[in-house]
Amino acid sequence: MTQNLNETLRVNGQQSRWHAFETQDSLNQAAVKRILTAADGAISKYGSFLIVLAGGSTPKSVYQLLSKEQADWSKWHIYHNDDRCLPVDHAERNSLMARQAWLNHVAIPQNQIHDIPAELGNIEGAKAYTQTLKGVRTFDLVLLGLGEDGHTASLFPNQAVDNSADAVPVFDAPKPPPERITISQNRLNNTHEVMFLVTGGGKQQAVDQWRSGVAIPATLIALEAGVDVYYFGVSLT
Ligand SMILES: O=C1O[C@H](COP(=O)(O)O)[C@@H](O)[C@H](O)[C@H]1O
Repeated sequence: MTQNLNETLRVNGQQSRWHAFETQDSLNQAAVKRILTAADGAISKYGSFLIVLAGGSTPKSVYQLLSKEQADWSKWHIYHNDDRCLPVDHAERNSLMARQAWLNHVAIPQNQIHDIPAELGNIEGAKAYTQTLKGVRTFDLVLLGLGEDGHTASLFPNQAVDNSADAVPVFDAPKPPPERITISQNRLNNTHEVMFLVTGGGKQQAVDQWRSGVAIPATLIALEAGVDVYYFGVSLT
C-alpha cells in the first residue's frame, strides 16, 4: 500500500522526518517559509545566515520564489553543495541556475555569494573551495536534492566517500558531467539543519531504497538533530 504521510524514520543511524505535500506549489511555499525562518533565527543568534544551496532542477522554483521575498539579505552568506566542471556560463552550472533564479535579484553582497570555481577543474576547484570554507562556522541550513540513483550533492553511489577536505573532487560521476566538485560528507553534516527537497516520480526508487535501509548516499547526511525531507509526487511504502 502507498500513502502520502508525515512520519519519522530511523534507518542506518539517520533520522529523517518526512513531510508530505499535496502540490508542488505548497511544497515550494513551505520550503521558502522554512528558509526564511532559519535565516531569522540564525541572524538573531549569530548576526549572519549561512545557507548551502542544492543544485539541479528541483530547487529552482523555490529560488524563484525567494527572489520575490523581503529579507535582511545583507546578512546572508551563500554556499553551494556541489557544482559541475563546466564553463561559468554553461546552462548546467548549479551556480548559474541559482544566480538567474534568485541571487541576481536580491541585495546579497557579491562577496557573500561563494560559487564553487568548478571551471578550474575538479582538483584545483576543490582546493580553492576548501580554502573558501576555511574558518567558516557551522552552516545554518543545508538544502539537498535527491538524484534518481540516490545521490545527493555530488556524493554518488558506489564511489568511495572522500572526507579528506571540506570540498573534494569527483571523478567519473554517473550523471554528466563526469567531473564535479562537492562539499564533503563531513562538512555537509556540520550544519544546524538539513532540508531535502524530493519531487517527482523519477525519485520513487531512490526513496524506496532510502526508506528500506539501503545505504544510498542521501543516508550519509545524518545529523544528530535529524534531517527533514519535503516530498511531493512520490509515495511512501
Ligand atoms: O546533479 C545534481 O543532481 C542532484 C539532483 O538534481 P535534480 O535535477 O534531480 O533536482 C542535485 O541535488 C545536485 O546538486 C546536482 O548537482
